[in-house]
Amino acid sequence: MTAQLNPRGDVAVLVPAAGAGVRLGPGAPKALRLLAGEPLLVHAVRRIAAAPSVHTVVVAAPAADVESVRAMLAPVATVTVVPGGAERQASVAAALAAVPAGPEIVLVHDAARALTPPELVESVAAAVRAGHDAVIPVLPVVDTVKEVDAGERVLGTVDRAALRAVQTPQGFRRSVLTAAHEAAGDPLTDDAGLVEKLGVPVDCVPGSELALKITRPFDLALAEHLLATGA
Ligand SMILES: Nc1ccn([C@@H]2O[C@H](COP(=O)(O)OP(=O)(O)OP(=O)(O)O)[C@@H](O)[C@H]2O)c(=O)n1
Ligand SMILES: C[C@](O)(CO)[C@H](O)COP(=O)(O)O
Repeated sequence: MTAQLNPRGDVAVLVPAAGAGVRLGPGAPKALRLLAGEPLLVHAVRRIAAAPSVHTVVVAAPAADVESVRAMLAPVATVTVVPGGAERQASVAAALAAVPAGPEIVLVHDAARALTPPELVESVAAAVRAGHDAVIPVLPVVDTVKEVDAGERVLGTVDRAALRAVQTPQGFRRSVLTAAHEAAGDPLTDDAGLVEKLGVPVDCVPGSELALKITRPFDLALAEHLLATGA
């Protein structure tokens, strides 16, 4: 059944889904690869659409797959699909340009984080609604971290107490994300990085283990296991 988005919601979610998935190995674009029989993108959009604040979803799909992605997502939720770009940043910019007037909170969420629970979408949106201009979900770094040189010789041990592993959805006041993309130079790996360059504070909320990014084959196997055990 097609999920109904909230016409009174205040949140637009941009879903960059145009990446190749090189680190996952040969195959279809990553967002279209199957997890428990369904594309990663379907899992991701289903969970986004289940978040009560969500008014609009815009997916940036691989340019060659825009029509098939539209057809694939039609039974899942009412979404807008646009062609993505060569870099994640360009895909996000293309999706941002397609957000209609209305939502003043914009979240950017990787299709590759396919098992992200709706509760995390809501908690990031709530933090923006509460007054933060930019909000990212984070987890503590659990391993000891070393800095090394080009020859893999250890230069030192980094104080991990001050480090965080960053996830999506990342949430922004719409005007802030728009200004960050207008000012963007060389591509960065996340949108909060663009906002940092504007000098706007970025705040953290607790992330979720379920929001892992499916990057390598091990991650896909882990996601299969998590789904099989109830995620
Ligand atoms: N040109 C791009 C590159 C990435 N993405 C999206 O950005 C998210 C995070 O990127 P990542 O997981 O690094 O995906 P890929 O770029 O596909 O991975 P790889 O570097 O292994 O090719 C993914 O949902 C991916 O589809 C995108 O929309 N457009
Ligand atoms: C946005 C992101 O998911 C935050 O962890 C990440 O930066 C995406 O891209 P990456 O190329 O895998 O770092």
